Amino acid sequence: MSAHVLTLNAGSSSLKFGVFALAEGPEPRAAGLIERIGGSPALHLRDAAGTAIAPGEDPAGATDQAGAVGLVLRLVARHFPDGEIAAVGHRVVHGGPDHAGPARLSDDVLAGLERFVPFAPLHQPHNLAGARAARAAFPEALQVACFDTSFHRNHPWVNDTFALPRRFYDRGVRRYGFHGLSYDYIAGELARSAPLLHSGRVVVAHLGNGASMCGLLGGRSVASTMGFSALDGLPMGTRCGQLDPGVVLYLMDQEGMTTAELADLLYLESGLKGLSGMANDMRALEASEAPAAREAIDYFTFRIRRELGGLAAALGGLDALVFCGGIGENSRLVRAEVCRGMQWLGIELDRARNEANARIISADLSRTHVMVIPTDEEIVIARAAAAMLGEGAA
Ligand SMILES: Nc1ncnc2c1ncn2[C@@H]1O[C@H](COP(=O)(O)OP(=O)(O)O)[C@@H](O)[C@H]1O
Ligand SMILES: CC(=O)OP(=O)(O)O
Ligand SMILES: [Mg+2]
Repeated sequence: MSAHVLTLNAGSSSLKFGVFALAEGPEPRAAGLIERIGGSPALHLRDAAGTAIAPGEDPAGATDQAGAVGLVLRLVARHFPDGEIAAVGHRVVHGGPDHAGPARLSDDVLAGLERFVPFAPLHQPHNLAGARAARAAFPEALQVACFDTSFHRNHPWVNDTFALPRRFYDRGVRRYGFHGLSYDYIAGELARSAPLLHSGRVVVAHLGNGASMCGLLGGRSVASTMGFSALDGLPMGTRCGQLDPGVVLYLMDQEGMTTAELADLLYLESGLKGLSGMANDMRALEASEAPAAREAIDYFTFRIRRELGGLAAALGGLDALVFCGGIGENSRLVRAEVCRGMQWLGIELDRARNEANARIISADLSRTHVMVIPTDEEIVIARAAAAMLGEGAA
């Protein structure tokens, strides 16, 4: 039996998972994705060389995150019968004000994280349910939580607070920021492959079904478009993004909407889906001829351009813009639209490089580098779990 780490990463529309061998530590053995959970789920499983593995499981049962976690646990048992799962690393979206790094998922820690379910209803319940299911399936394994919020914990105060009376900050009403595992990975990739850029002013646009942007100075997060919950900032697949709080008051007062109805509206019925009236999936919007689909993309890219200007101001300029996430890594249209008219920020896109999904998509003479870096939240989780196993063994 060789020791392995299993990683579970529940997003709002997907469950990503990875199996890593610990011996050369950690080395990917397999990567999987169940996507379109809640719609028509699809399962992809690849070995370390990127070759598709026939999973031999019908993903139709993965209609929700619980079904998807069950499917992953069956796949791991089938494809890695010789692999001992020594640790399971979980992406947990909300760590609140206290978790500035990964944590061992004890009963106490799990109970504490339940408090943040209302702050991240699309993710936190699934993250914690995944943790419970993995504990039952692998009772001997170390369970480790890796938080989206940890990477942002050192924001300067002006980017950490809202202009509410101070007592609310003390009660945890803060701008936390999310997608921190992804930003951590990108910062590490920049440090490895482009140290000069890493030491400078970088905006990372993580554009997936959930979407946010992060300003990095010397590889550390100083500002993010997401705040208290994963609702703020950019419009997303089904989430509204930045919204005047007066709209919420109006909907409660004048339209009599309840909290549950509002949560449904803002988390599940808005964003690209609400604007287009058809879909939250960028591929479907790009393929559509409907004017509303195009308008939804226009709103999405316009808000990214606005936030890019704002984050560049927070950083005092811009040396690089990095795209990642399902949309950022794949949508040539979105990247081209985001960079359109951004010459004032030193951005000159190279059309052919953008079409080719190249790693550097800016023109040679562009003052600001524009890059596409496929993100890898799983390896960040696997490394944290491996490090914690190592500490336990020491
Ligand atoms: N080839 C593609 N072109 C455009 N958009 C794509 C492409 N592949 C994936 N996407 C989009 O990426 C989004 C999902 O991103 P992902 O980061 O996997 O989501 P999650 O937030 O659930 O982790 C969807 O909107 C999907 O349409
Ligand atoms: C925080 C968040 O929005 O995550 P995801 O993009 O995986 O839905
Ligand atoms: Mg994601």
